[in-house]
Amino acid sequence: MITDARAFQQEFVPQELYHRDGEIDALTSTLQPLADGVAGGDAFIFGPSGTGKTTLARHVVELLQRENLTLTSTYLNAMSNSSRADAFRALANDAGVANDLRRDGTPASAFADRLREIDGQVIAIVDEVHVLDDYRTLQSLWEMRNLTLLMVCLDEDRLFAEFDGQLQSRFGSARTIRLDRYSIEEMTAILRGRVKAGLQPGVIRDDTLRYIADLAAGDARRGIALLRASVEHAVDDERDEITADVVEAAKESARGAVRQSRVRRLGTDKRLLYEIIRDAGDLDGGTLHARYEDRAQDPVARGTRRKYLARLEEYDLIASEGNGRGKTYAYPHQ
Ligand SMILES: Nc1ncnc2c1ncn2[C@@H]1O[C@H](COP(=O)(O)OP(=O)(O)OP(=O)(O)O)[C@@H](O)[C@H]1O
Repeated sequence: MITDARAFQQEFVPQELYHRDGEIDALTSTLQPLADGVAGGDAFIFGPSGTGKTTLARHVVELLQRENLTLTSTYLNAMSNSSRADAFRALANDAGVANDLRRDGTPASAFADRLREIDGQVIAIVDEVHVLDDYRTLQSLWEMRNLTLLMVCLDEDRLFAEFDGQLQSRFGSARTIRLDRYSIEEMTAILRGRVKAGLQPGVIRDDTLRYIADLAAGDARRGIALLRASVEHAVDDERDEITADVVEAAKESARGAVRQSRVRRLGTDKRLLYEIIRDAGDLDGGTLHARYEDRAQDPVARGTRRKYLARLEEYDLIASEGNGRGKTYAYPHQ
């Protein structure tokens, strides 16, 4: 049944980015100066989960790198590294300019210096930018003359509401690309691409793909996870066709897989908060903070913790009820 299992991994780089031609053109033209060795305009990509923001960013950077040998690219996911020190370290490491620096004990400024000293232009993708502990990290990156920022985020209005006046004016004129959820037709095309790359012909009919596309509700991450779980179910049951009832049976494991892919990205403190809530099932805020302080090696401030908790909730990893001192947290059973 399967000809290439990689086609069902979220990390699989699709040969073609479906239905994003206009966005690819817009972003490429903003960043085009980089291909000629000059700084490009900073840009944002906004849109709900699974609309292809990260894939679009990486795709366009790859196109530019084909045109310019000296363009360095680097990637940061703030869900994994959100403090200023972690962000600089992750960016310098990903650019390949800090391999000789020790993780512990090296100041953030040393990693920042390495980024500044890169010869030629640098394009930095900062993913899930709203999760950064402190937006002054963006300010410092903006001040690096050799670095162009490509920032990825769920919600434009909320991000700008959180920026101070200086950042609002810095980034107010940055190019903004807004992605919408995929329609059923568009999602079916994305899934068809994966099927073509990974399955023998005739294993899944187009109406079943449309059914998956419908269930995915415009989120390609969900659609691909459901396709993959359906393939796994069919293989386990020794079926030679993936039918709607196989898809139906795969729904729950697909949801679990999406959740797991998000949990894998969590940095140390976010993961600790998540695990405390998951293990407890539900608990009040006071107990949560006490357990966190007990277990964290280097606890982050309460305000930062509250920000992390809000982000975990935004991605449906946890749920909460109430406000202030009466707030309780729960692990959502879906
Ligand atoms: N237009 C597309 N064509 C082909 N594959 C796509 C397309 N859009 C998204 N995908 C695939 O869907 C999955 C999710 O995409 P991606 O991670 O880029 O979404 P996102 O908007 O950044 O999501 P999140 O906000 O949840 O991180 C990836 O496996 C990606 O390859």
